[in-house]
Amino acid sequence: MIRGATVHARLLLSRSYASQAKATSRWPLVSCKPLLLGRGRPFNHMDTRGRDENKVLPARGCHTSTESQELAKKSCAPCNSKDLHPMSEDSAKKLLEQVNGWELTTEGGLLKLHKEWKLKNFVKGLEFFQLVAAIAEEEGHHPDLHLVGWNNVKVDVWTHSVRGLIDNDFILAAKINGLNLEGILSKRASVHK
Ligand SMILES: C[C@H](O)[C@H](O)[C@H]1CNC2=NC(N)=NC(=O)C2=N1
Repeated sequence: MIRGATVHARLLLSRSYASQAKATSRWPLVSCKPLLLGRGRPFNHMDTRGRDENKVLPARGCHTSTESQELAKKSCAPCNSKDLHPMSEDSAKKLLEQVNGWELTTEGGLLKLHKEWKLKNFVKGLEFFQLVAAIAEEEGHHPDLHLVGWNNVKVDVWTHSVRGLIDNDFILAAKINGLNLEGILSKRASVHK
């Protein structure tokens, strides 16, 4: 009997994630207020002390929520086409302003989008992964997910087939930004200075 209940619970859980993934198309306004991430520094803080020199922060402020909403409404195109090439760093920096809280990183000359969240606990981290997975499966475009120090989530988004960034990556980042993380984020992470 328990087994049946477990399966049933899993089914409900997956349905709720899928419905939330669909819900991201009804986009909550993206706030441009500085969001504290992890160590309590606002994400768009221009303080570069101690920052990894491979990380590019978005310019101060960000695009209006309209551009972010438009980006999140788009769908990812299949990325296995031969004539797809990674975008330049300048193009990436322009699009970066439409994805609140994400930053550009380079690893071995390979451009990626990177964002971190501090969550309530380990299980909320797995819930977050489920929410992101629903979007990724819907879009056929997948992020690299890291859950470290039990409640710190780091997400890297890049296109493996072209070894760099294309529009898909910014669409995925905008959709992830649209997730309702109410009850998942650590209290400290959501405190505004
Ligand atoms: C055929 C299908 O488009 C590919 O396997 C997809 C799957 N998801 C993907 N996700 C990412 N981030 N990069 C890829 O190159 C990629 N390829």
